[in-house]
Amino acid sequence: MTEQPAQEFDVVVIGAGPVGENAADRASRTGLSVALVEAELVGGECSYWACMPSKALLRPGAALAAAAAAPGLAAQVEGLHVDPAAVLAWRDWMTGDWDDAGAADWVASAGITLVRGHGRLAGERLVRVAAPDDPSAPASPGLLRARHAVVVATGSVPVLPDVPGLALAAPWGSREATSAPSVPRSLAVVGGGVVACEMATAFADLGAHVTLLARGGLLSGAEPFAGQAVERGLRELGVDVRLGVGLAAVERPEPGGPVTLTTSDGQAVTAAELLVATGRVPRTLDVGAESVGLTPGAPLAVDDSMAALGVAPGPRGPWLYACGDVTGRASTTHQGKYQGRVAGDVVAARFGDPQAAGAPTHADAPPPAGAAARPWSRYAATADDVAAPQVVFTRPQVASVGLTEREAERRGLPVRAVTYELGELAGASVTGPGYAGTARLVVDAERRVVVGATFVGPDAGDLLHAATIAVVGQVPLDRLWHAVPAYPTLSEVWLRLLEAYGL
Ligand SMILES: Cc1cc2nc3c(=O)[nH]c(=O)nc-3n(C[C@H](O)[C@H](O)[C@H](O)COP(=O)(O)OP(=O)(O)OC[C@H]3O[C@@H](n4cnc5c(N)ncnc54)[C@H](O)[C@@H]3O)c2cc1C
Ligand SMILES: NC(=O)c1ccc[n+]([C@@H]2O[C@H](COP(=O)([O-])OP(=O)(O)OC[C@H]3O[C@@H](n4cnc5c(N)ncnc54)[C@H](O)[C@@H]3O)[C@@H](O)[C@H]2O)c1
Repeated sequence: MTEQPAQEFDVVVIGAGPVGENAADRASRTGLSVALVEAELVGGECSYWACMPSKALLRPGAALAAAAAAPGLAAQVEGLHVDPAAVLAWRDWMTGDWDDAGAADWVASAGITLVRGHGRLAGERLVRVAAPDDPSAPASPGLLRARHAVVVATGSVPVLPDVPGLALAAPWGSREATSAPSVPRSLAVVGGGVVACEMATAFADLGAHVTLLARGGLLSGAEPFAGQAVERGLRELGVDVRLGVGLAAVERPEPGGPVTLTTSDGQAVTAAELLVATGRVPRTLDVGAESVGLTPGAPLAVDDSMAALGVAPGPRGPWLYACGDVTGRASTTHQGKYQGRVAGDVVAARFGDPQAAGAPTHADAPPPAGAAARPWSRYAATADDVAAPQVVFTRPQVASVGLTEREAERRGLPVRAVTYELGELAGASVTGPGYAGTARLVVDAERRVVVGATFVGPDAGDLLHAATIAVVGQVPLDRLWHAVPAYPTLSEVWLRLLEAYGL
């Protein structure tokens, strides 16, 4: 006999990370009933093991460095270090001590039904929820049916390379690093990406002796000067940075004892703990992808309206949507939330009541079923491909949006890049002596619009949103000329870059 669904909702969202929360919220604003299924903590990786704790660990060291660079303060703060116990306590507070009661309250207040348990697709518009491990949790509702749509927002998981001895050596992933109860005396970090660079900075600030091993350079997806500046910054912090070095073997003879890494060039590195930060993959291994004809383990490919590709439509058009890390399109919280808003708005427009109280007001008509969403409309995540911003919270910060010069060339654009040293700005000199940083604009020389920008330097993240607006708005350089930066601020770099371009 066919199993009957225990409950029906208009929309079922699997995964209550920042992205799933946004998709659920947008969909529910047009009167649709929404279930949000969460296997662990409402708020997801970002709130408890990623963005928030990592930034809590990084901020005190950045503040101390800013004070040390300020005239009149340098002598006062010389020799000072961050207080590890206080920083870890601040981190605990930022994560709410890994308690999601506040986030769950928000879900309820938004009129969304929180369903605790592990969700798996079980065929068209069906989601089977397995009870959480927690014995105090209510019994699992079993099978949920979505009348209209299912949104998958299950995030990503870290990758552990296949290196002899590594899995048995109890390595840290980003979760263990960001939730560490104490600071190890020494930490080996494997990887040259965002997590490796940020966590090497944080643990060096906290007093660990850090060795970073990267098989290539640092932040290899960014403009080359970004990784080079971060490398210098890490070395100044005392991090032993070894580039072009792979991992050949790992050994931790005694549980809880030191771990020894053998590198590809035969060196031995011994540390109290080992953090492996070698990338993440979309979390689709255990979401029932096979029940709808998709491949477990592969990213959930979507079109710009966040509708899943390769899935047979339901009676009223596409029914399966995905957003956030699980799609492989972007791997930052803000870009995933943008996708979540698109998915939620598409579902709301297709199935909800546009007159409902709280329904979003905007001019875009939803695309007819079967037609692609118009680029830059509310129903297309157009910015993913051309204007995704990111700030890496290292010292110096690396802030970027859109295309690097290399990527723009690879796409065959008629590229012209201009570069300017931030330290030459009056706005930099007033922060104190020795401000160092670099900015680059990548311009489509035919259309005369900015297609990419990178800023590297202290507080460079604050320069980023103007660049994001320029790229998204495709603002012609001759019009950007009229966006006059205030004096003396770092934003004056915009004027200097335009002058360098020839304006
Ligand atoms: C160390 C670190 C630092 C970072 N710092 C930043 C930063 O500063 N800024 C930034 O923008 N990005 C940062 N990121 C990236 C950011 O964390 C992710 O892009 C973001 O969390 C993605 O959100 P998401 O909702 O797609 O996935 P997640 O946050 O991973 O949420 C997915 C949710 O789905 C749940 N789930 C998974 N499978 C199931 C299932 N089958 N059933 C029910 N529930 C399920 C999970 O328990 C989780 O709660 C960082 C990442 C790391 C690792
Ligand atoms: N501030 C932020 O926005 C922020 C902070 C942290 C993480 N994140 C996101 O989280 C995602 C994951 O970060 P990440 O640093 O783990 O991944 P990443 O893709 O940024 O970097 C992975 C690194 O590991 C290296 N690597 C891969 N396989 C390896 C192997 N077998 N041996 C040795 N090295 C290997 C790569 O060369 C690269 O240097 C990123 O895509 C990032 O967008 C964002």
